[in-house]
Amino acid sequence: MSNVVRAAGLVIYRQVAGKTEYLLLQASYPPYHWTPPKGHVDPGEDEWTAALRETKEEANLDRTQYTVHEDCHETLYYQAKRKAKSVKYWLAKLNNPDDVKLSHEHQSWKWAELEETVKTADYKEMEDLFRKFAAYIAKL
Ligand SMILES: Nc1ncnc2c1ncn2[C@H]1C[C@H](O)[C@@H](COP(=O)(O)OP(=O)(O)OP(=O)(O)O)O1
Ligand SMILES: [Mg+2]
Repeated sequence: MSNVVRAAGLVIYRQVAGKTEYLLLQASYPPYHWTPPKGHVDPGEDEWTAALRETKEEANLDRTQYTVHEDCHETLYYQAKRKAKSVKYWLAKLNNPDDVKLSHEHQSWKWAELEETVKTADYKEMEDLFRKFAAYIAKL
């Protein structure tokens, strides 16, 4: 489906004091929605490369700072700006609870446990994705 706008990102989580928290970034433009770090796949780029690049650009986290669960991934499909869009997310664990530095595309970030995460992210498919990834983490 070449008419689909493709994007990719990483659902980053950290474990602190027995709690699992997910990283959400808030867009600096309407509707000021919250998502994991992600963005458009560049021409000639694959989703994996885009997911890592966007995580660096948006959250200033590089490949040495997290461990990707390569077998845990999910693709969301939705309409964005009247175009069909796909977003492939992999699950990745932050190795150390480092500080996250924001890109100009975002105005805020937070670490939140599952229930707050799904309330904040606010889209049904996103909620399903987080619950699936949380179940994966629970079995590790
Ligand atoms: N899971 C979702 N389901 C439905 N709509 C969503 C979802 N996530 C975001 N949206 C909405 C919010 C915006 O109005 C629009 C585009 O948001 P989004 O896909 O996050 O792209 P974006 O252009 O803001 O950033 P990016 O460049 O990181 O892909 O779609
Ligand atoms: Mg983005």
